[in-house]
Parts: sequence; C-alpha cells; structure tokens
Amino acid sequence: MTLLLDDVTLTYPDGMGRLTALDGVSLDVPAGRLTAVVGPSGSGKSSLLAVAATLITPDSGRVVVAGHETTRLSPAERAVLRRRDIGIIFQQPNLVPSLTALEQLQVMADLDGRKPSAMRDRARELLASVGLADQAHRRPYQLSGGQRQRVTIARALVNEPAVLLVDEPTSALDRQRGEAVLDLLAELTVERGTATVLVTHDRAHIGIADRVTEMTDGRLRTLVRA
Ligand SMILES: Nc1ncnc2c1ncn2[C@@H]1O[C@H](COP(=O)(O)OP(=O)(O)OP(=O)(O)O)[C@@H](O)[C@H]1O
Repeated sequence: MTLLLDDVTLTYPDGMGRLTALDGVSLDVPAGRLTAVVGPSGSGKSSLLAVAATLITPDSGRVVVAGHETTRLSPAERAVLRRRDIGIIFQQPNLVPSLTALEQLQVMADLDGRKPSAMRDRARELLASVGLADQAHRRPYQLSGGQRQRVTIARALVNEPAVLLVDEPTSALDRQRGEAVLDLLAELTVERGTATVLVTHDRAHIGIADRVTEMTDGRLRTLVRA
C-alpha cells in the first residue's frame, strides 16, 4: 500500500480534557487509486489529511507512506518524506504572487536539490498535462481561479510524490471549473500512479473516486468500493 493508516487515533487538548478528532481510523490507498472522504464539518476530515501528510503525529496507530513508517521518523526525516513523497493541494491556491507558473514548480524542485535543467523540462511537461502549456510565464494575477488551482496541482506533482492529498480543491471555483479540476485529478491519479485522497463536502464529486468513505465524529467507514 502506498498510503496506509492503521487504527489511528488523534486527540486535541480541549479545556480540561481531550477532544477525539480521529477515533481508530484505518485507510489504505494503493498507487493509481483515488479515495474520497466525505463528512460533515468538524467530523475530522482535515485532521485525517494532516496525519496522512505527517504534519501531525497521531496519539496512536500507524501511518505508512511509500513504505516508510512515519511515526518512527525524526521531524527532519518526516520533512524530507513530505517533500519527496507527498503532494498536498489546499482549498485555496496558495501560489507565490511574484513567480510565474513555471517558477512555482521550479522552486519546489530546487528545494529538493534537483538538477535545474532536467526540472525545467519536467515542470513544462507537467504544466502541459494540466492544460497550461501556453500560460507558463504568467503570474498568479494573470491567471483565472481554475488555472491557478491547476498550477497548484502541477506543483504538487513536480517531485513525483507517491501520495497526493487534496482538501476541497474546488471550493474557490464555479461548478464547471470545479468539475474540470476534479476530472483532471482523477486522470493524473491514474497517469502518475499516485495514491490520492480527496476530501470533499460535496457528494456530487464522489463519482470520480474508486472508493468513497465517510467520516462521522472521527470514525471512518467505507460507503462505496469500486
Ligand atoms: N488544533 C486543534 N485544536 C483543538 N481542536 C481541533 C483542532 N483542529 C481541529 N479541532 C477539532 O477537531 C475536530 C475535527 O476537526 P477537523 O478540522 O478535522 O474537521 P473537518 O471535518 O475537516 O471540518 P471542516 O469540514 O469544517 O473543515 C473538530 O471538532 C475541531 O473543532
């Protein structure tokens, strides 16, 4: 399994006690498959993504990313794992205002110490695969909301992550643009072989998923498995 959560429990401090955000959550996502997570506000969806992204360490349970048991890694090792093996896409496209689309991707590759010339080709190829070949030299303010979100998708994929974590990627987009972004994610999951987790509150989006799970009060259950 490329992403595995095994009996994961996460609590947050809450007044005098603790609030249970994830309650014995298990999830496995193989390469090239997309799992959707639906559920009401406050049910634990973002906490699930944060744990899968190794941004938060759970109280108990195992989180395995691309064969690495993440809870056994040091913070520095987790940072390297995040950069190399995990792509994260947030609700709002968080691009650097002064950089062109191409530079947004190159910065990520530079951080990982990859060879600039090889990465330029890869960045161009990725921009083309998200339909932005002609927009490579535009800055965020010169792009539409949908195009900006496509840049963040390409950027998340630039280091060829094994795992792609996506949090409500269409919340800033109209319906048509939102659907196009979701179709693109489904396509790239297969093409790039990522284990993709898509958090969405909109059940209209779950058609693109291989598996649909529902989070309720920190518990995850599978609704539909392809
Ligand atoms: N840093 C934190 N400290 C304390 N409690 C938190 C923290 N982050 C989240 N929570 C609580 O944990 C529970 C799960 O929150 P989470 O953000 O994971 O839910 P969600 O399903 O993503 O919600 P939404 O759809 O509104 O984004 C909620 O009760 C929330 O209030």
